[in-house]
Amino acid sequence: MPPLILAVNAGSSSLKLAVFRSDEQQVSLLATGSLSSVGSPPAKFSYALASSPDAKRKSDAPRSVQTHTDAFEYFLHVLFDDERFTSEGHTREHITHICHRVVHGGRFTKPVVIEQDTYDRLAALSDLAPLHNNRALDIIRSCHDSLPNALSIAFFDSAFHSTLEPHIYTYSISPTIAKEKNLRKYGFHGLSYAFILRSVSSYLHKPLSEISIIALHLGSGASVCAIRNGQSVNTSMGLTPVSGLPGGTRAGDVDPSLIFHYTADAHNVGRMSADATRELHITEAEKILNMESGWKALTGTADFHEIATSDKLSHKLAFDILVDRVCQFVGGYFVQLEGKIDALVFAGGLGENSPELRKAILDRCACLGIDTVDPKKNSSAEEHEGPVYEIGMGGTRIRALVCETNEEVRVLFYFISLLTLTRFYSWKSLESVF
Ligand SMILES: Nc1ncnc2c1ncn2[C@@H]1O[C@H](COP(=O)(O)OP(=O)(O)O)[C@@H](O)[C@H]1O
Ligand SMILES: CC(=O)OP(=O)(O)O
Ligand SMILES: [Mg+2]
Repeated sequence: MPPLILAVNAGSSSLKLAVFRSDEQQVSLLATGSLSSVGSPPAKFSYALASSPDAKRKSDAPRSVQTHTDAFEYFLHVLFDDERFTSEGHTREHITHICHRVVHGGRFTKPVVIEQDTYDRLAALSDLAPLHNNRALDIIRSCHDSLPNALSIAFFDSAFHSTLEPHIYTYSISPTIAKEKNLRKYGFHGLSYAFILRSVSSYLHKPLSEISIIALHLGSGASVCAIRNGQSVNTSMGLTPVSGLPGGTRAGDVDPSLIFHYTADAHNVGRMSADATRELHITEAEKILNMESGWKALTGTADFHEIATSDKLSHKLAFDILVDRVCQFVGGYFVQLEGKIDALVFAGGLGENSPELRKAILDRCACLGIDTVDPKKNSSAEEHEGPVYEIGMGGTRIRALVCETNEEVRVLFYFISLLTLTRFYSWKSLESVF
């Protein structure tokens, strides 16, 4: 029986999973699963077998699924309880490799196999991605306990931005303290940007090393990336994923002093939050900026579809704030890239699903010579092969594109190339699993 490879993407509020089978000459997708609203039960569960994509199952997960680790165990339970899957002879023991998206890699710029020392080094970084790293590490620990034969490998979001230059990643603070505490811009969503880059390169029939784009990963965590000739040259997230654009529950950029004025008792912001546990080290200030802000704080809902389509003043304000902040980054990065870009690319839950948001951003960016929106293409994507499609009128050099990003597939592709098996597994064979 061929081995199974699992790709695990622990986002701030979601867990996305993909199961692949590695045959001799190619890799094939067997199943996908996703749980959203993890942490506010019931999590929304969606699950499909590649052999019957039309029979996609959507349901509420049991209320006992409260954490990312619960969500991971629940997915495995559903998968190995599914006769359509097990009747092909698959068992848990066939899982040989588990590829984990880990948001903050600190100084790691290449994937690492998880052993005790790498685990400890990643655990030490957890405070720098308070909504992410510990959740991924908890899942890694659970894999170690319940799938002891499988090797866990960490792939880092931050690694894609290892090409940033010093004047981009350095904060204007004491260099001694910055060095001692590794205080610098890292940037995240790198696995998504690597997927977007590769997909746009294939769509435009242009070598990856000649692709220059501004990419927008707009999900419940949202960021912008300037890519010049296939390399990240700037990105909006920083030391942690809270900076840059606002997110579902994240503040994005604020005056750094704001936090001291936010609470009546300024001394309290630095103490540990009541939610802090052995796993989740989070101060009151981080909790406010990461979990009690963003468009949910402005409107009462994290559902951006509701925000984008409502007439309520609070919803309109949250929408306009996001458009404004995105356009500020697009303008800045356009100058940094000297206007030499192939496309503005939308991705992530909002970027892929909100025509209202895409139109508002493209309307504002028309002055840069970026393609204007084609209302028909923007509101209902035409049948398209592969993950990229056009939403512009086609009147200018700089295209307006959407990319259905997939961090799980990116991680898998990276894994295969790591094993230097690329000569066996062509990129073509992966395109079938998009
Ligand atoms: N049709 C839609 N219109 C606008 N926003 C949407 C739509 N569908 C999903 N979203 C938003 O996408 C976000 C989730 O995006 P996703 O990239 O999956 O997030 P993450 O990986 O950060 O958890 C949610 O905030 C949700 O409201
Ligand atoms: C880095 C980050 O914010 O990730 P996500 O959007 O998946 O929460
Ligand atoms: Mg995500």
